[in-house]
Amino acid sequence: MPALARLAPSPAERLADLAVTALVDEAELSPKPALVDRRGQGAHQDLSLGLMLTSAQALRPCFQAMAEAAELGLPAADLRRLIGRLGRDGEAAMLSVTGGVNTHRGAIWALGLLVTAAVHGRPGSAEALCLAAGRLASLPDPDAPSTLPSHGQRVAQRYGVGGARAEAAAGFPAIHQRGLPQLRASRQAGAGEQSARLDALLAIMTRLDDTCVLHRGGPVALATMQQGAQAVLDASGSASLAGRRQLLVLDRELLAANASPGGAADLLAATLLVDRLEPRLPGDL
Ligand SMILES: CC(C)(COP(=O)(O)OP(=O)(O)OC[C@H]1O[C@@H](n2cnc3c(N)ncnc32)[C@H](O)[C@@H]1O)[C@@H](O)C(=O)NCCC(=O)NCCS
Ligand SMILES: Nc1ncnc2c1ncn2[C@@H]1O[C@H](COP(=O)(O)OP(=O)(O)OP(=O)(O)O)[C@@H](O)[C@H]1O
Repeated sequence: MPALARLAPSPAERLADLAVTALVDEAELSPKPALVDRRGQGAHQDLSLGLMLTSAQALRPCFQAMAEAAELGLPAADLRRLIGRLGRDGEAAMLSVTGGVNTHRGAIWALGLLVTAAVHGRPGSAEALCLAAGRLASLPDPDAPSTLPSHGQRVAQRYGVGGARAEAAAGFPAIHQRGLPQLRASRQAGAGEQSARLDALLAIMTRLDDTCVLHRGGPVALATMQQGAQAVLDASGSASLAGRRQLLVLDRELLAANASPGGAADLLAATLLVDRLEPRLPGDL
C-alpha cells in the first residue's frame, strides 16, 4: 500500500473525529443555560469545561470501534449486542479519565447509535439516519447488566416520561424535527454560527422530557426549561437583544432550580454531528 494511502484516515476514524468535534463544539458553546460552558460549570459541582473536553477526546476510540463494528456487516441484532458492549467500555473509559464523574453518558448513547447507523444502515438523509439509529436502539441488548435503576429510569417511571431510551427508540425527533431545522433556519436568517447553535439547543429544550432536569428539579423545573426556551425563540432567538435577555433569565431560573438540561446538550451535540454528516450520506463517510 502506498505510504500516503496508509496515512489517510479510515472512514471509521473520520466518523470518530466528527463525533468528538461535535462534543467539543457543544461543550464550548456559550452562554448555555445552566450547562458547563466557557463561562463556568453552570449548575454542576463536579463538572468543568476542561473535564468535558478531556472526556470528549477519551471517547474517540469508542466511536471508532462502533463505526468499525458497523463495517462488519453483522445482522442488526448482533450489531446491537456488540455496540452495547462498546458503549459500556466507552463509559468505563470516560469514568477513568474523569475520576468517576459522569460527563458524557447520554452523549455516548446518542452519538454512538448515530455513528453506528451512519455506516450500517447506509441512510441517505438526516431523517433516515436518525430513524436507522432508532431501530438499533429499539433492539434488545442481551448483555446489559442488571444494575440499580439509574436517575433517568427512576424519574422516567415516577413522572411517566420516556427519557434517553425512548427518545432514541422514537428515531430522535429532537434532532430531525427540532434541532436540525432550527439550526438551519437560524443560519438562513443570518444568525452567526454560535447563535444558530444556541437556537438549536433551545428548540430541543422546548419539548424534551429531559430526565437530568426532572431528576434535579422535578416537573416545575422541566416546565421552566421548556417555556423559557420557547420565550427566547419567540423573542427572535439568541442573536437578538430581546432573545439574549430572555436567555439570561432562563439561565438564572435554571441555576436557581439547580437544574441543568444535560439531555438537551447531548442532543445538540448529536444535531451538530448529523448536520456535518448529512452531505456525506450515504456512504461517503
Ligand atoms: C440509555 C442510557 C443513556 C441510559 O439511560 P438512563 O436514562 O437509564 O440513564 P441516566 O439517568 O444515567 O441518563 C442518561 C443520560 O441521558 C441524557 N438524557 C436525559 N434525558 C434525555 C432525553 N429525554 N433524551 C435524550 N437524552 C436524554 C442525559 O445526558 C442523561 O444524563 C445509556 O447510558 C445506556 O443504557 N447505555 C448502555 C450501553 C449501550 O447500550 N450502548 C449502546 C451503544 S451506544
Ligand atoms: N455542557 C454540558 N454540561 C452539563 N452536562 C452535559 C453537557 N453536555 C452534555 N451533558 C450531559 O449531562 C449529563 C450529566 O448530567 P448530570 O450531572 O445531571 O447527571 P448525573 O451524574 O446522572 O446526575 P447528578 O450530577 O445530578 O447526580 C451527562 O450524561 C452528559 O452527557
